[in-house]
Parts: sequence; C-alpha cells; structure tokens
Amino acid sequence: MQGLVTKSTGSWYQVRTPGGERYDCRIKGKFRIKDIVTTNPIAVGDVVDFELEPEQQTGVITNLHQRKNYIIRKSINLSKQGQIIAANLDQALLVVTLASPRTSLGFIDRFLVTAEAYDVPAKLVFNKLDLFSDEGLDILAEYTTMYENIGYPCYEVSALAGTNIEQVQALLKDKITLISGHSGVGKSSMINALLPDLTLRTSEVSEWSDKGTHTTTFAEMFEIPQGGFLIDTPGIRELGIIDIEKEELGHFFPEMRERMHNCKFNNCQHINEPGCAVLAALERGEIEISRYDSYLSIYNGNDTRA
Ligand SMILES: Nc1nc2c(ncn2[C@@H]2O[C@H](COP(=O)(O)OP(=O)(O)OP(=O)(O)O)[C@@H](O)[C@H]2O)c(=O)[nH]1
Ligand SMILES: [Zn+2]
Repeated sequence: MQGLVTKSTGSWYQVRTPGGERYDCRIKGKFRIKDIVTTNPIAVGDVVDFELEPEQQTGVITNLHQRKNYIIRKSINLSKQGQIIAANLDQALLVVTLASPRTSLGFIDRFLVTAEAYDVPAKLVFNKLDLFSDEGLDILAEYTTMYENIGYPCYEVSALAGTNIEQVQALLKDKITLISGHSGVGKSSMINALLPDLTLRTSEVSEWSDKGTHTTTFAEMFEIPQGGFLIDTPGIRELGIIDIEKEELGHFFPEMRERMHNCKFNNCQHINEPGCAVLAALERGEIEISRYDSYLSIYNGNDTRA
C-alpha cells in the first residue's frame, strides 16, 4: 500500500492512505537513504510504500518514493548529521507583521533565501492589518510591492478580525504547506483561523501518545478539512541555512540570479567588482537596497534571524 507520512517520532511513523485511513508504521531493518546523513530516514510529507503486519493494525515501511524537496535542520551536537523536518513541500508561508513585534526585513530575506535553497516556493502573509493607520498601510504596500516584484506573492490579513483569511485558505487547498513565523506575529491565531476544527488536532495528538512509545513528535502535518496539509514549524531557527557556499549566495536572490550572468567576472561576488551587473542594477534602483543589505549581511555571516 502507498501512503503519506503525516507524523514522525523518529521510530514510529503515521501513514495516511489516499482513502484516509491511518496506520502506525515502523521501518524494517536498516533503512537508509543514500547520500544524506540524517538521524531520521523518513519525515512527514514523505510518500512511502508499506505492508500491514499480519493480524495487526501496524505496518512496515518498505520503500520511500523520491522527494521533490525536503528541509533539514542541523543536529545540535557536532555530528554533522541533520534531521529532516519535512519533505515534498508545495510552499512555505512566512507569517510576518509590521506591528508589535515588527518583523525585520533581514529576517524575511533570510527565510526567503532558505526557501530558495530548499527549492520551496515562498509566500509572505502580512498579519495584523487591523492595526494600521493610512500611513502604515502605505508602508505595507511598499513592502508587498517590493516582494511581489521579485516573485514572492504577498497577502495582507488580520487573523484577529478575519480579514482576507479566505485568501490564505484558498492558497492552502490540496497543498502541503509549511507555515512559519517568529513569536508574536500571530501564527497561532492564523492557524486557529485556518483550522477551526481544533478538536481534530488535539484528538490526533492524544491518540498517538496513547501508544506509550514516543510522545515527542519531530513534526506533524495537520489535515485541512477542505483538503491539504499544514506543517507548523516552531520557528525560523529550525531552518538554518546549511550547505550554502558564500560564493553561491547570490543565486538565492532571484533579482540577483537573473542579472549575474551579465557580470564581467563569472565568479563575481557582487561586492566591489568592476563590471558587476548586480551593483549596476542597485545603482539604478532596480534592486532594493534592503535586499542587497540582506545579501551582504548573510554573506558576511551576520545573524539576522532575530
Ligand atoms: N491586532 C491584532 N492582533 C493579533 C492578530 N493576530 C494575532 N494577534 C495578537 O498577537 C499576539 C500573538 O498572537 P499569537 O497567535 O499567539 O502569535 P504566535 O505568532 O503564534 O506567537 P507564539 O505563540 O509566541 O509563537 C496575541 O496577543 C494575538 O491576539 C491580528 O490580526 N491583529
Ligand atoms: Zn556581480
């Protein structure tokens, strides 16, 4: 049988069949993925084949289907191993706000770079629309225009007032979506607005805990009643940028990526090189200063996560 992994504890995996049945499955023997060293070979979002164990409601995963992408976090120890948080994401939503507490552009840009590196389309949800005066709305429009111009769709919502929540709801339909955001932006309020059927979430969790095996879940996907799945990540810190060489960083800024082939030197770092097409575009105002500042900041290893 084939199914989608919707919960992972590291030793048990909950697998959902296309028909909606769920089975607790384990991995048989030494199940290892080539080329990646990870503490968990299988993660939520993975599509797997499994066999039911005789006379039991549990299964054994026998095959992992190829992933279109996955996100990983570095292990806390120095073992160089990573942990796959989720696979096969259709999109990543970052919830941000320009009011209490204001999300910095550096934080947004770091998230976008991470999403580019993982090959996950990113979208920005600006929350707390109800708090803005006319002046605030002008600034908001500047930001959304800036990000839409470089290819990131933006949504202006109020989780509290319910404004434009239906736009986000439509985005999620039949997709696997990662939702992220720093503390206080209203991510929980948004998830509650998106998943009104809270009992669904809590009952599934307790059902799992009753197994008595592991109660800590690495990650969990919530099924959206209208179709689709939502993966809630605790924060951007979970998504460290790994495996990006400094020299490659420009490739993860779309507006730089589309211009860098015109740089005089093919190893141009777009810092101070003569004949740099990126610096020329910056000069002409075609590349936003804040975006370029974020590039420099990440390039120089400054932490802009907060
Ligand atoms: N005015 C306004 N306040 C909001 C809105 N959405 C959330 N809030 C408030 O912002 C605060 C933080 O909301 P949460 O939903 O807890 O934020 P969170 O991002 O999940 O933060 P953590 O729970 O710390 O991870 C709460 O006081 C919410 O009531 C909104 O659209 N407008
Ligand atoms: Zn250049």
